[in-house]
Amino acid sequence: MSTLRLEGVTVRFGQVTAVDDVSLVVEPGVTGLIGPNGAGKTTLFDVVSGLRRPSAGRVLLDDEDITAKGPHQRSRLGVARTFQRLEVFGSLTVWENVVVALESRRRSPDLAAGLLERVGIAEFSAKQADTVPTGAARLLELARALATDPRLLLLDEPSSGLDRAETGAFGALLRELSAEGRSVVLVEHDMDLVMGYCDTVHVLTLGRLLVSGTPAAVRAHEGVREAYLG
Ligand SMILES: Nc1ncnc2c1ncn2[C@@H]1O[C@H](COP(=O)(O)OP(=O)(O)OP(=O)(O)O)[C@@H](O)[C@H]1O
Repeated sequence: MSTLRLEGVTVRFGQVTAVDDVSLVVEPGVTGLIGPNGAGKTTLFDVVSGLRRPSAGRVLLDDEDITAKGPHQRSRLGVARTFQRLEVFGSLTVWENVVVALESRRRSPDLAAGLLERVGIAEFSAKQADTVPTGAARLLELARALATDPRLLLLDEPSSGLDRAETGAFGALLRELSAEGRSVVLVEHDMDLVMGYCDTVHVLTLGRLLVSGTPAAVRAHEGVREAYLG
């Protein structure tokens, strides 16, 4: 069981405050991070994964202060992430992409087939990664993240490129990962996915945390509607 805690996290880019004094807790389960464009969601992921140091505030994983740790150290502590922009190795096959991720953790390549099966892209195993549909490439990123057996999994717009049936299967997979005790956080614009599968939702607007709660509580919050209408 792993808990992420952000305390007063602020990120400034010159005059712009992209993340403004955000404090929140992520427990095991599926957590949604939503908000209009430019709300600071990706920047917050950068802070959690260690790609960006906050201008102020702390990041704690299971009460350990990891604010000063880099991405590789956090990865070893069980933090994995997928990106909005696809990050797979295009010239390798789908299977090889997962094997590389497994080997980076000294885990057996024999696990690759099961991971591809799990995310639903076994049929593409032998295909070169840059030839598969976008949805499959996103699921490959997820398989690569799962290859590290993460405690905390950060997914940046994972459902883009997935059709309706694939999105349903993806939601079910999120629930499974949560049942294994992992903490899954997704930045996602597909509100059906967020409202249908998350335990908790945090809403950011202009870098600030507007509201946190269950999908029903967040949906009922009048500020959320306002923020979305801009
Ligand atoms: N490297 C940077 N330099 C300067 N400003 C930045 C940088 N990265 C982000 N910003 C600004 O910080 C704010 C938050 O951006 P961020 O990408 O985190 O938002 P987001 O919620 O992920 O948006 P989207 O949904 O469009 O991806 C925006 O105003 C953005 O222009």
